[in-house]
Amino acid sequence: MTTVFISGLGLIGSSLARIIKQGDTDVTVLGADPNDDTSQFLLAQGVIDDCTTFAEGSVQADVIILAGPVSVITTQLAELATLSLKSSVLVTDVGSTKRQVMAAAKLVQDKGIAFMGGHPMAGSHETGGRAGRANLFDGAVYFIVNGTQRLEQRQLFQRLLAPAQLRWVTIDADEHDRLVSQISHVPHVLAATLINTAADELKNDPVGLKAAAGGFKSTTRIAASDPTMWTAIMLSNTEAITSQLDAYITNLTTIKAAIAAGDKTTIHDFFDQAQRTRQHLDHTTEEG
Ligand SMILES: NC(=O)C1=CN([C@@H]2O[C@H](COP(=O)(O)OP(=O)(O)OC[C@H]3O[C@@H](n4cnc5c(N)ncnc54)[C@H](O)[C@@H]3O)[C@@H](O)[C@H]2O)C=CC1
Ligand SMILES: O=C(O)C(=O)Cc1ccc(O)cc1
Repeated sequence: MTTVFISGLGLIGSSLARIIKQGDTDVTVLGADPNDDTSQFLLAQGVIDDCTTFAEGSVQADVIILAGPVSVITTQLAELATLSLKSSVLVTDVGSTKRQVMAAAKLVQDKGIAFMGGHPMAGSHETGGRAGRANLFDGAVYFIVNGTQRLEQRQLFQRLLAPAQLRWVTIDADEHDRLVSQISHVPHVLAATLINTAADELKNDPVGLKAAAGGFKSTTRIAASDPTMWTAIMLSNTEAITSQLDAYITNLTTIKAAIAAGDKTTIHDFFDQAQRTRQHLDHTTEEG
């Protein structure tokens, strides 16, 4: 019998619980979340076997999954270091950034507790435990940042999530944060900027944003995400995000100058390069 404790029963924590419950029936899933409505809903649905407190769930667990915002994960790692956990426990997290989390994990690792960083590369703009789904991560990349976990602990974790058929990718924390900044964090800033700028510019227009077609909606879908979660991400990956935003400012300045100058070749090349790269992305996604 394996006991898994999930702290944070939102979109990601509750989806992991649903996946684990789909697999091995010999697993007890305990959950804790300050939102009692979510916890009771998941209990009634059989997604978790019991609601508990952070300390109680942690001391009973063979696997602890920290699934709150990144700022909560780092605080909880400090708290775990003060508890009497099972000596064989694996502590892992799902946070969108890894450098700060791995640094905070040193506190538990120094106590001889195994920690392994994690990050599923799938999700949604939706939030909360009711929005979770067992198929949310199907076939997605799941980043692992090696900590002090033993091979059998990593294998146990991977077995628990086997129903999702994840693509496990081991990566260094610095490389992870630079990469996800480029493909997730900076795009998030841009999507929010698109919405905020367009809404501001159109505030006196009687039709305004309501006239937007699918392109605007699909480009900005993620701007509907939870601001608390994204604030924690921005504050924990500041260096990569700010330096990569500089490249966007440079590129926008270049294309702005080309449009202003009527430079047809530069404008065409700009869109041609984007079209070829984007078409290739769809192609590799379909194969992958
Ligand atoms: N939303 C997404 O698509 C993805 C999010 N992530 C990461 O997963 C983590 C969770 O994100 P979501 O599930 O989307 O957010 P969410 O907002 O749906 O869920 C977060 C949950 O944490 C709970 N929480 C807050 N403080 C807590 C505390 N002190 N103790 C226990 N629970 C607490 C909240 O009540 C909420 O239920 C974040 O670190 C995020 O960066 C990773 C991959 C994808
Ligand atoms: O909604 C989407 O398409 C996402 O890209 C969700 C997402 C949000 C945060 C992550 O760290 C990973 C994935």
